[in-house]
Amino acid sequence: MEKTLDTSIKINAPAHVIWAILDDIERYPEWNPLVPELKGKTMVGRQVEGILTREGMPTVPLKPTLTAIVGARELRWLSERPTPGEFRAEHYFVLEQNDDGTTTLIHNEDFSGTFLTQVWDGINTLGRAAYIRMNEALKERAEALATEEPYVHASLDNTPSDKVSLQGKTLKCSCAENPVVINVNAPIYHNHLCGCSKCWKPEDALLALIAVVADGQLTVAENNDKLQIVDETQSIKRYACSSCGTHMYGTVEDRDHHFYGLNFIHPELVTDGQIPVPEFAAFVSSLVETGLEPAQMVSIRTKLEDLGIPSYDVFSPEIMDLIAWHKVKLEKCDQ
Ligand SMILES: N[C@@H](CCC(=O)N[C@@H](CSCO)C(=O)NCC(=O)O)C(=O)O
Repeated sequence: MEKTLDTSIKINAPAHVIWAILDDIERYPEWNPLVPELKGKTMVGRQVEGILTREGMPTVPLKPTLTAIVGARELRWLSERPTPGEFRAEHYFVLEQNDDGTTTLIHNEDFSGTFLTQVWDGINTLGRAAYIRMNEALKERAEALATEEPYVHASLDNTPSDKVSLQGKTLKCSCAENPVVINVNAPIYHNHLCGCSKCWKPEDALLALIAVVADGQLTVAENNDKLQIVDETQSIKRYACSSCGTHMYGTVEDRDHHFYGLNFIHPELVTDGQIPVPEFAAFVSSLVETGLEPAQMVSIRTKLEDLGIPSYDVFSPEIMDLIAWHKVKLEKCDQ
Protein backbone atom coordinates (compact mmCIF):
# COMPACT_ATOMS: atom_id res chain seq x y z
CA MET A 1 0.00 0.00 0.00
CA GLU A 2 1.20 3.52 -0.82
CA LYS A 3 -0.40 6.77 0.36
CA THR A 4 0.48 10.44 0.62
CA LEU A 5 -0.73 12.71 3.37
CA ASP A 6 -0.75 16.09 1.64
CA THR A 7 -1.25 19.47 3.25
CA SER A 8 -0.21 22.99 2.32
CA ILE A 9 -0.58 26.55 3.55
CA LYS A 10 0.15 30.01 2.15
CA ILE A 11 2.29 32.08 4.51
CA ASN A 12 2.76 35.81 4.25
CA ALA A 13 6.50 35.69 4.88
CA PRO A 14 9.59 34.93 2.81
CA ALA A 15 10.90 31.34 2.65
CA HIS A 16 14.00 32.62 4.49
CA VAL A 17 11.97 33.23 7.68
CA ILE A 18 9.92 30.02 7.47
CA TRP A 19 13.02 27.94 6.91
CA ALA A 20 14.82 29.58 9.84
CA ILE A 21 11.94 28.44 12.09
CA LEU A 22 11.76 24.93 10.61
CA ASP A 23 15.49 24.35 10.82
CA ASP A 24 15.75 25.59 14.42
CA ILE A 25 14.56 22.37 16.10
CA GLU A 26 15.70 23.49 19.55
CA ARG A 27 12.85 26.03 19.53
CA TYR A 28 10.16 23.49 18.47
CA PRO A 29 8.80 23.25 22.04
CA GLU A 30 7.91 26.97 21.77
CA TRP A 31 5.46 26.54 18.89
CA ASN A 32 5.26 23.13 17.19
CA PRO A 33 2.17 21.11 18.25
CA LEU A 34 3.00 18.15 15.95
CA VAL A 35 6.69 17.71 16.80
CA PRO A 36 7.02 19.42 20.19
CA GLU A 37 10.40 17.85 20.79
CA LEU A 38 13.21 17.12 18.35
CA LYS A 39 16.89 16.94 19.14
CA GLY A 40 20.11 16.30 17.25
CA LYS A 41 22.18 17.74 14.45
CA THR A 42 20.07 18.78 11.46
CA MET A 43 22.51 17.53 8.85
CA VAL A 44 21.93 15.16 5.95
CA GLY A 45 22.43 11.52 6.90
CA ARG A 46 22.09 12.18 10.66
CA GLN A 47 19.33 10.95 12.90
CA VAL A 48 17.26 13.29 15.04
CA GLU A 49 15.15 12.15 17.95
CA GLY A 50 11.89 13.43 19.40
CA ILE A 51 8.15 12.82 19.62
CA LEU A 52 5.14 13.09 17.31
CA THR A 53 1.87 14.19 18.94
CA ARG A 54 -1.50 14.13 17.18
CA GLU A 55 -4.74 14.82 19.03
CA GLY A 56 -6.76 11.61 19.43
CA MET A 57 -3.77 9.39 18.61
CA PRO A 58 -1.05 8.05 20.89
CA THR A 59 2.15 10.07 21.11
CA VAL A 60 4.85 8.16 19.27
CA PRO A 61 8.63 8.36 19.47
CA LEU A 62 10.31 9.74 16.38
CA LYS A 63 13.84 8.85 15.26
CA PRO A 64 14.06 9.69 11.57
CA THR A 65 17.11 10.12 9.35
CA LEU A 66 17.44 13.43 7.55
CA THR A 67 17.52 12.59 3.85
CA ALA A 68 17.49 16.03 2.18
CA ILE A 69 18.26 19.51 3.40
CA VAL A 70 18.27 22.25 0.80
CA GLY A 71 18.56 25.43 2.87
CA ALA A 72 15.43 27.62 2.69
CA ARG A 73 13.79 25.29 0.14
CA GLU A 74 13.35 21.65 1.22
CA LEU A 75 13.63 19.43 4.29
CA ARG A 76 13.02 15.66 4.31
CA TRP A 77 13.28 12.98 6.94
CA LEU A 78 12.68 9.25 6.72
CA SER A 79 11.30 6.83 9.31
CA GLU A 80 11.46 3.15 8.46
CA ARG A 81 10.74 -0.11 10.27
CA PRO A 82 13.65 -2.55 10.12
CA THR A 83 11.59 -5.32 8.47
CA PRO A 84 11.66 -4.65 4.71
CA GLY A 85 8.29 -3.72 3.21
CA GLU A 86 6.59 -3.21 6.59
CA PHE A 87 6.49 0.57 7.03
CA ARG A 88 8.25 3.51 5.44
CA ALA A 89 7.35 7.16 5.91
CA GLU A 90 9.07 10.13 4.26
CA HIS A 91 7.99 13.38 5.87
CA TYR A 92 8.85 16.52 3.89
CA PHE A 93 8.50 20.27 3.78
CA VAL A 94 8.92 22.17 0.51
CA LEU A 95 8.92 25.96 0.43
CA GLU A 96 7.71 27.56 -2.81
CA GLN A 97 8.28 31.30 -3.07
CA ASN A 98 5.46 33.18 -4.75
CA ASP A 99 5.83 36.35 -6.82
CA ASP A 100 3.72 38.34 -4.34
CA GLY A 101 6.26 37.78 -1.53
CA THR A 102 4.29 35.00 0.14
CA THR A 103 5.48 31.41 0.41
CA THR A 104 3.53 28.21 -0.07
CA LEU A 105 4.52 25.53 2.39
CA ILE A 106 3.94 22.00 1.12
CA HIS A 107 3.89 19.72 4.13
CA ASN A 108 3.46 16.10 3.08
CA GLU A 109 4.34 12.57 4.07
CA ASP A 110 4.69 9.61 1.69
CA PHE A 111 3.79 6.30 3.32
CA SER A 112 4.22 2.74 2.12
CA GLY A 113 4.25 -0.81 3.54
CA THR A 114 1.99 -3.58 4.75
CA PHE A 115 1.48 -2.01 8.21
CA LEU A 116 -0.08 1.07 6.57
CA THR A 117 -3.41 -0.74 6.04
CA GLN A 118 -3.90 -0.74 9.83
CA VAL A 119 -3.07 2.93 10.43
CA TRP A 120 -3.89 4.88 7.27
CA ASP A 121 -7.43 5.89 8.30
CA GLY A 122 -6.14 7.45 11.52
CA ILE A 123 -3.25 9.16 9.71
CA ASN A 124 -5.58 10.54 7.06
CA THR A 125 -8.04 12.04 9.57
CA LEU A 126 -6.51 12.77 13.00
CA GLY A 127 -2.97 12.87 11.56
CA ARG A 128 -4.03 15.30 8.82
CA ALA A 129 -5.67 17.59 11.39
CA ALA A 130 -2.44 17.62 13.40
CA TYR A 131 -0.36 18.47 10.30
CA ILE A 132 -2.74 21.33 9.55
CA ARG A 133 -2.37 22.59 13.15
CA MET A 134 1.41 22.60 12.76
CA ASN A 135 1.10 24.52 9.46
CA GLU A 136 -1.10 27.12 11.15
CA ALA A 137 1.29 27.48 14.09
CA LEU A 138 4.22 27.89 11.72
CA LYS A 139 2.31 30.50 9.73
CA GLU A 140 1.50 32.48 12.88
CA ARG A 141 5.11 32.45 14.07
CA ALA A 142 6.61 33.27 10.65
CA GLU A 143 4.22 36.14 9.96
CA ALA A 144 4.87 37.63 13.40
CA LEU A 145 8.66 37.38 13.02
CA ALA A 146 8.62 38.74 9.46
CA THR A 147 6.75 41.88 10.46
CA GLU A 148 8.18 42.67 13.90
CA GLU A 149 10.00 45.94 14.04
CA PRO A 150 13.41 45.45 15.64
CA TYR A 151 15.20 48.20 17.51
CA VAL A 152 18.60 48.41 15.83
CA HIS A 153 20.57 51.41 17.07
CA ALA A 154 20.05 54.99 18.31
CA SER A 155 21.87 56.43 15.28
CA LEU A 156 18.95 55.38 13.07
CA ASP A 157 16.66 57.83 14.85
CA ASN A 158 18.66 60.74 13.40
CA THR A 159 18.16 62.34 10.00
CA PRO A 160 20.40 60.93 7.28
CA SER A 161 20.87 64.37 5.72
CA ASP A 162 22.70 65.61 8.82
CA LYS A 163 26.36 65.19 7.87
CA VAL A 164 28.22 64.92 11.14
CA SER A 165 32.00 64.66 11.12
CA LEU A 166 32.63 64.54 14.91
CA GLN A 167 35.78 66.62 14.37
CA GLY A 168 36.39 68.62 17.55
CA LYS A 169 33.94 66.46 19.53
CA THR A 170 34.38 64.40 22.66
CA LEU A 171 33.69 60.72 23.32
CA LYS A 172 33.08 59.50 26.86
CA CYS A 173 32.66 56.08 28.46
CA SER A 174 29.62 55.50 30.66
CA CYS A 175 31.34 55.83 34.06
CA ALA A 176 29.56 58.41 36.21
CA GLU A 177 32.86 59.21 37.92
CA ASN A 178 36.26 59.56 36.27
CA PRO A 179 35.12 58.65 32.75
CA VAL A 180 37.59 58.00 29.98
CA VAL A 181 37.43 61.01 27.67
CA ILE A 182 38.68 61.04 24.10
CA ASN A 183 38.95 64.03 21.79
CA VAL A 184 38.36 63.45 18.09
CA ASN A 185 40.67 65.81 16.19
CA ALA A 186 39.77 64.91 12.59
CA PRO A 187 36.69 63.94 10.57
CA ILE A 188 35.40 60.39 10.89
CA TYR A 189 35.01 58.14 7.84
CA HIS A 190 33.22 54.90 6.87
CA ASN A 191 30.73 55.21 9.72
CA HIS A 192 28.89 51.88 9.80
CA LEU A 193 26.82 49.49 11.85
CA CYS A 194 28.52 46.17 12.60
CA GLY A 195 26.99 42.85 13.64
CA CYS A 196 30.26 41.05 14.37
CA SER A 197 30.90 39.41 17.71
CA LYS A 198 34.03 41.45 18.42
CA CYS A 199 32.63 44.95 18.31
CA TRP A 200 31.18 46.56 21.43
CA LYS A 201 27.61 47.82 21.34
CA PRO A 202 25.41 49.69 23.81
CA GLU A 203 23.16 47.41 25.88
CA ASP A 204 19.95 48.33 24.04
CA ALA A 205 21.45 48.09 20.52
CA LEU A 206 21.39 45.14 18.18
CA LEU A 207 24.37 46.32 16.15
CA ALA A 208 27.54 48.24 16.97
CA LEU A 209 28.37 51.63 15.41
CA ILE A 210 31.95 52.07 14.20
CA ALA A 211 33.80 54.74 12.29
CA VAL A 212 37.44 55.28 11.45
CA VAL A 213 39.76 58.21 12.09
CA ALA A 214 43.32 58.43 10.77
CA ASP A 215 46.05 57.48 13.24
CA GLY A 216 47.26 60.31 15.44
CA GLN A 217 43.89 62.07 15.34
CA LEU A 218 42.57 60.87 18.70
CA THR A 219 43.70 62.16 22.08
CA VAL A 220 42.88 60.37 25.30
CA ALA A 221 42.20 63.49 27.34
CA GLU A 222 41.24 61.89 30.68
CA ASN A 223 41.71 58.60 32.55
CA ASN A 224 43.95 56.85 30.05
CA ASP A 225 45.05 54.57 32.91
CA LYS A 226 41.59 52.92 32.89
CA LEU A 227 42.01 51.63 29.33
CA GLN A 228 42.82 47.97 28.75
CA ILE A 229 43.09 45.85 25.60
CA VAL A 230 40.08 43.52 25.42
CA ASP A 231 41.60 40.69 23.37
CA GLU A 232 45.30 40.62 22.47
CA THR A 233 44.74 37.90 19.85
CA GLN A 234 42.67 40.15 17.54
CA SER A 235 44.36 42.28 14.90
CA ILE A 236 42.30 45.27 15.99
CA LYS A 237 43.41 46.00 19.55
CA ARG A 238 40.28 47.30 21.22
CA TYR A 239 40.87 49.53 24.24
CA ALA A 240 37.99 49.38 26.73
CA CYS A 241 37.34 51.15 30.01
CA SER A 242 38.22 48.66 32.74
CA SER A 243 35.38 49.98 34.96
CA CYS A 244 32.33 50.13 32.65
CA GLY A 245 33.53 47.94 29.75
CA THR A 246 32.83 50.52 27.02
CA HIS A 247 35.20 50.13 24.07
CA MET A 248 36.80 53.52 23.51
CA TYR A 249 39.00 52.95 20.45
CA GLY A 250 40.77 50.28 18.45
CA THR A 251 44.15 50.36 16.73
CA VAL A 252 46.17 48.00 14.56
CA GLU A 253 49.82 47.31 15.39
CA ASP A 254 50.71 45.09 12.41
CA ARG A 255 52.23 47.43 9.80
CA ASP A 256 51.18 45.12 6.97
CA HIS A 257 47.53 44.84 8.05
CA HIS A 258 44.95 46.38 5.72
CA PHE A 259 43.69 48.58 8.55
CA TYR A 260 47.09 49.79 9.73
CA GLY A 261 47.02 53.56 10.20
CA LEU A 262 43.38 53.64 11.27
CA ASN A 263 41.68 54.08 14.63
CA PHE A 264 38.22 52.61 15.20
CA ILE A 265 35.80 54.57 17.37
CA HIS A 266 32.18 54.30 18.49
CA PRO A 267 30.44 57.52 17.39
CA GLU A 268 27.46 57.03 19.71
CA LEU A 269 29.76 57.89 22.63
CA VAL A 270 29.72 61.53 21.55
CA THR A 271 28.63 63.77 24.42
CA ASP A 272 28.59 67.15 22.73
CA GLY A 273 27.05 66.44 19.34
CA GLN A 274 24.70 64.32 17.30
CA ILE A 275 25.29 60.66 16.57
CA PRO A 276 26.08 60.37 12.86
CA VAL A 277 23.78 58.18 10.75
CA PRO A 278 25.62 55.09 9.43
CA GLU A 279 26.44 54.69 5.73
CA PHE A 280 25.98 50.91 5.69
CA ALA A 281 25.67 47.87 7.93
CA ALA A 282 28.51 45.32 7.94
CA PHE A 283 28.70 41.71 9.15
CA VAL A 284 24.91 41.51 9.43
CA SER A 285 24.78 37.69 9.17
CA SER A 286 27.29 37.52 12.05
CA LEU A 287 24.35 38.42 14.31
CA VAL A 288 23.28 34.77 13.98
CA GLU A 289 26.72 33.73 15.27
CA THR A 290 26.20 35.98 18.27
CA GLY A 291 22.99 34.11 19.22
CA LEU A 292 20.21 36.01 17.47
CA GLU A 293 17.26 33.84 16.35
CA PRO A 294 17.87 33.29 12.60
CA ALA A 295 14.20 33.96 11.83
CA GLN A 296 14.68 37.57 13.02
CA MET A 297 17.21 38.36 10.29
CA VAL A 298 14.68 39.27 7.62
CA SER A 299 12.97 41.93 9.73
CA ILE A 300 16.37 43.46 10.59
CA ARG A 301 17.46 43.56 6.95
CA THR A 302 14.06 44.97 5.91
CA LYS A 303 14.30 47.72 8.51
CA LEU A 304 17.78 48.71 7.27
CA GLU A 305 16.60 48.63 3.66
CA ASP A 306 13.59 50.82 4.49
CA LEU A 307 15.96 53.36 6.03
CA GLY A 308 18.17 53.30 2.91
CA ILE A 309 21.07 51.58 4.68
CA PRO A 310 22.61 48.78 2.60
CA SER A 311 23.43 45.66 4.57
CA TYR A 312 26.46 43.49 3.87
CA ASP A 313 27.81 40.35 5.45
CA VAL A 314 31.41 41.50 5.46
CA PHE A 315 32.42 45.13 4.95
CA SER A 316 30.96 47.34 2.19
CA PRO A 317 32.07 46.47 -1.39
CA GLU A 318 34.21 49.64 -1.35
CA ILE A 319 36.16 48.46 1.71
CA MET A 320 36.34 44.86 0.45
CA ASP A 321 37.92 46.15 -2.79
CA LEU A 322 40.42 48.17 -0.77
CA ILE A 323 41.29 45.08 1.31
CA ALA A 324 41.74 42.97 -1.85
CA TRP A 325 43.94 45.62 -3.46
CA HIS A 326 45.96 45.90 -0.25
CA LYS A 327 46.66 42.16 -0.46
CA VAL A 328 47.79 42.46 -4.07
CA LYS A 329 50.03 45.42 -3.22
CA LEU A 330 51.66 43.46 -0.37
CA GLU A 331 52.35 40.49 -2.65
CA LYS A 332 53.87 42.78 -5.28
CA CYS A 333 56.19 44.36 -2.69
CA ASP A 334 57.34 40.91 -1.56
CA GLN A 335 58.37 39.86 -5.08
N1 LIG B 1 31.81 36.60 11.88
C1 LIG B 1 32.92 37.12 12.66
C2 LIG B 1 33.46 38.34 11.94
C3 LIG B 1 34.57 39.05 12.69
C4 LIG B 1 35.26 40.11 11.84
O1 LIG B 1 35.87 39.75 10.82
N2 LIG B 1 35.16 41.40 12.23
C5 LIG B 1 35.72 42.46 11.43
C6 LIG B 1 35.00 43.73 11.75
S1 LIG B 1 35.45 44.70 13.06
C7 LIG B 1 35.10 46.32 12.60
O2 LIG B 1 33.86 46.53 12.01
C8 LIG B 1 37.20 42.60 11.62
O3 LIG B 1 37.87 43.24 10.83
N3 LIG B 1 37.76 42.00 12.64
C9 LIG B 1 39.18 42.01 12.89
C10 LIG B 1 39.44 42.11 14.37
O4 LIG B 1 38.49 42.14 15.15
O5 LIG B 1 40.62 42.20 14.75
C11 LIG B 1 32.42 37.46 14.07
O6 LIG B 1 31.27 37.85 14.22
O7 LIG B 1 33.22 37.31 15.02
